[in-house]
Amino acid sequence: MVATAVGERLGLPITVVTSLAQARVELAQPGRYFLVFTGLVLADAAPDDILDFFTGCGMPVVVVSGVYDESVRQKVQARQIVDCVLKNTPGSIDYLVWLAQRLERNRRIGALVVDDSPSARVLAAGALRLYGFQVTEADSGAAALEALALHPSIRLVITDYQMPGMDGLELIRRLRATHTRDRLSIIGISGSGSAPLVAQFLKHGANDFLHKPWSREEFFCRVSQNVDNLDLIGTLQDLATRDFLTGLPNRRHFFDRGAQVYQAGQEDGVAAGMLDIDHFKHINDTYGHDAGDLAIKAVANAVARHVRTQDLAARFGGEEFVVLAPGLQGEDARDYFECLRADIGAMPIALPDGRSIHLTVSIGVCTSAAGLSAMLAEADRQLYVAKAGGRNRVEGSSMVRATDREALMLAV
Ligand SMILES: Nc1nc2c(ncn2[C@@H]2O[C@H](COP(=O)(O)OP(=O)(O)OP(=O)(O)O)[C@@H](O)[C@H]2O)c(=O)[nH]1
Repeated sequence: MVATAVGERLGLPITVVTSLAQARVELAQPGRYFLVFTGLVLADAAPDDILDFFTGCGMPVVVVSGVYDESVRQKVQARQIVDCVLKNTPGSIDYLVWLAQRLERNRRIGALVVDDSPSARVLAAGALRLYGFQVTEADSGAAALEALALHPSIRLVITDYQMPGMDGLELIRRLRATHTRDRLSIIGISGSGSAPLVAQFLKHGANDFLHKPWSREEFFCRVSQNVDNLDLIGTLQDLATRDFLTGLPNRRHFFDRGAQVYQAGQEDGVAAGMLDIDHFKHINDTYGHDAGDLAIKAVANAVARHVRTQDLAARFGGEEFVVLAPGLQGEDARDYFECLRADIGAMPIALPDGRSIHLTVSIGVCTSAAGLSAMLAEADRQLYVAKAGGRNRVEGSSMVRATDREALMLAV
């Protein structure tokens, strides 16, 4: 049941073994597994041997047991085990699915532990490693700020209060100046735990607080809840800013970010391209709406592959896309969009029934206008010219190289 639920709901490949001997064979393949769920009853090993073997494999271990009495509790507490889940209790399968997902995602999350006490730091860092995080340690506020600048994957900070040089509150205040709550979760930690200190932590921008000494269970719950919230915010942001069909930024996101990209390109020029699939209604009418959706996705993928990191691309609506490319003007802009047009025209789009279709796009380009709206309006007008001129072409205004313009002026 566990294998089916985790496999189906998370799409993770799972291997089921029924003896420690089989587990040994499987785990001999380095890097193949990231998580172990184990029972305590196997034909060829006693519970202690099972736990000792798996906890020595360097990956998170979750015990799924039919019994959770005092003797089991002591065995689990004495070892580096993420959790012990009672089988056959309501919600245990859902909890295991959540746990597997959380531990899988943790592998891509950086966590930073800030504490001047080496023993406290090692304890918290060890617990975070047990839950699969990529852990960085810092022994002062200054070292923490450096670590954050160096490792953009850090999304969780656990900080002590009393530290020489910069205390935990000051560190949080500085962190919040650059890292908002939707990007970074901060948990304060202190032995004092007085009500005013907890409030101070929260007011300075901490998301949560842990009293020292903490229990591993509470530590894991609070850490998980905080990273779950970050994931949730990320999902909501994606829903609000990404186009559902193609995963490209949507029109709203384009206008949110577009002004910034336009400004960034003011010195070296900026090109706006409006791209529209040719005779798209015909594709829908001939092959069906689902094939039309596949075609839109294929064009979106081609656009995503073509753009550079500094560019901004979006699905503008229906079968229309927009690309804002800073630093491009004249012939460079023409080459850039011409190459995109040619790529799309040469790209076969495989349909589920085995057929393959080709399509073309028309692109209108503007490389000079006062303001983003004016650029888009001109690119749109050029798109109309491209359609009227026979489609499958790039039309643009101001797409002459700066050097060519100079030559022209000299001749005049
Ligand atoms: N499958 C699918 N079709 C869509 C989607 N959005 C818009 N359309 C269809 O896209 C078609 C757009 O057709 P038109 O604007 O008439 O233009 P066209 O056929 O592409 O022809 P030209 O632009 O003149 O080359 C319409 O039939 C819309 O219903 C979508 O998300 N999926």
